Amino acid sequence: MPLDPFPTEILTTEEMARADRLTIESGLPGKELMKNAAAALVSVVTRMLQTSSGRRVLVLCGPGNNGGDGYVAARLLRQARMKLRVGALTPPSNLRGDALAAAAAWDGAVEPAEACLLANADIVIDALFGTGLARDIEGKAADLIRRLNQYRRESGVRVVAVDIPSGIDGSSGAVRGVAVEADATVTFFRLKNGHLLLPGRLHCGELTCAHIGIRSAVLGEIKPQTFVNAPGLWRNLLPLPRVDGHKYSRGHAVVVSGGFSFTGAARLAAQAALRTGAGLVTLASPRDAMAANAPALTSVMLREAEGAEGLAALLSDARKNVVALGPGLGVGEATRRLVETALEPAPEPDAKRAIVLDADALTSFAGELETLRRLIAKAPGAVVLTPHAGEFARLFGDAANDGPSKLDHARNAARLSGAIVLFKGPDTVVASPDGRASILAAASPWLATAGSGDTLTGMIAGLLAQGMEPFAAASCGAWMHARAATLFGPGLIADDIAATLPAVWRELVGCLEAVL
Ligand SMILES: NC(=O)C1=CN([C@@H]2O[C@H](COP(=O)(O)OP(=O)(O)OC[C@H]3O[C@@H](n4cnc5c(N)ncnc54)[C@H](OP(=O)(O)O)[C@@H]3O)[C@@H](O)[C@H]2O)[C@@H](O)CC1
Ligand SMILES: Nc1ncnc2c1ncn2[C@@H]1O[C@H](COP(=O)(O)OP(=O)(O)O)[C@@H](O)[C@H]1O
Ligand SMILES: [K+]
Repeated sequence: MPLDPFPTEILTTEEMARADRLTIESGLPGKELMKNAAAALVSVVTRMLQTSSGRRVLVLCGPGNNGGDGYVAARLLRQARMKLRVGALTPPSNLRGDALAAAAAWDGAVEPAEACLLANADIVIDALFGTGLARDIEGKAADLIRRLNQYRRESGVRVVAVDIPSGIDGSSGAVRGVAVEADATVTFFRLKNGHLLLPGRLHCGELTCAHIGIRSAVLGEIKPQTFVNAPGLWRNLLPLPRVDGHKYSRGHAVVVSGGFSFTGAARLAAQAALRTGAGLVTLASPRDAMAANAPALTSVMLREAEGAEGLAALLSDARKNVVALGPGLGVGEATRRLVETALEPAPEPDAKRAIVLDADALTSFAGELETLRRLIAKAPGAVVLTPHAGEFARLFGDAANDGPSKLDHARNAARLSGAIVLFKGPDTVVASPDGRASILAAASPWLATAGSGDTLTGMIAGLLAQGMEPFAAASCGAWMHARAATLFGPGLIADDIAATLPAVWRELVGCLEAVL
């Protein structure tokens, strides 16, 4: 899998419809787009059939242009000497526009889809509904999809979805009633939100994004604000050590340790900050935890910092340009005071300090979003919040729940808090108060292990320490974190993530050299 498997921008279904419209207005007819879409689908189907001896394809066509793609693909596949059957949800004569023309050009038999025998197919093409899905699927279409999913599970028949698995909402990733479970999905021009947001992503199987003749220039008018979180989004902003640099020019991150029995989380974060490239990392330790921290640290420095006053004293050195806190701190007043201190304006007016708040630093403000927002508003630099779903719910309650998707919720949270919000999970979303958002395209389930989030906190701190633009730093941190887990793979524990970062850097720097 290449590091940048997809174009950077992600569209809503409305934005995609606009891209179609602008393209058609500029002179490329819809039927050409449909032909190109079907050709892209056919090349994926043909490749899949090469690995089996079968040549039997069943195309299930719906009532709109998604169905139209299906009819064109049926014709192309038959020309390629596949054995074709077509099942239709709606009589072909009821279709409209390009889809009607596509159906009319299919001169083979058409069976009613609901009565279609699913057996005797090596591949089923799902061309029922695409980006025009407008409501929950019910009735005979829902029964057909349930039957298809069950048959796929039992028989192992492979299902290829045209544009998006039918039943997945392209803008939110939600299942609208019921949705096809596909082995592969071929989409067009740009990914839609629903390809990456859960549960949509789980329905897509292997995802391909094909060029169908829509020019990237249309994006200048559409101005998408959502992006695939992959190197293409932030590669140009990646901090690299300079030949004439020194450790202070790579920034100095401070990570705040918990008490005697809770020190591991902060050490994971501190180690990760160093591995991500911070020039120096200091672990700020309460007095009672010094004896636990000291023997466990080598390249990370250790300083005693008792409570909020101790932290304030440590941060009075303006070279310390990032502070990360939350992991292992405990929930309550003491942690709230630490957060207040971290968010206090820097001692020198020009000094900047970025802040990463995670775990207990967030939960300590449960139900007190307004208090945290006011602190963030006067902070000496960018603030990044990194909640998992539980922390997100505790901090934002219902306030951020407007809209159907995790993307909406993360965007609301960023706007409400004034911070960059990294909403964790397999479909990690990073949202900026300015409206930009990224969705992680390639997560690793091996990350579901204790302490992996603490490591991510440190990684973002490490990138911020080097002056990386904050939205890019949060996105890049999430990507590198997932990439390290993918490279390490089975058996991963949190300690392995930082240890695998050199391999991730090598891939990124290698691809930078290729770009330069
Ligand atoms: N435009 C272009 O240039 C290109 C488009 N392309 C292709 O077109 C697809 C988009 O086509 P589309 O807009 O026609 O929508 P599509 O997904 O086929 O469904 C709409 C139909 O479904 C119906 N319907 C909706 N929800 C329903 C439900 N729950 N239950 C039952 N019915 C429901 C709805 O009916 P209505 O809401 O009007 O009652 C309407 O009849 C896109 O995904 C891509 O594959 C490519 O060829 C490239 C060029
Ligand atoms: N199933 C999964 N697939 C991909 N990433 C996951 C999965 N489960 C968890 N993660 C990632 O692992 C990290 C866990 O963070 P968190 O829940 O804060 O753990 P901890 O508190 O133990 O450090 C997050 O970056 C999250 O996105
Ligand atoms: K489909």
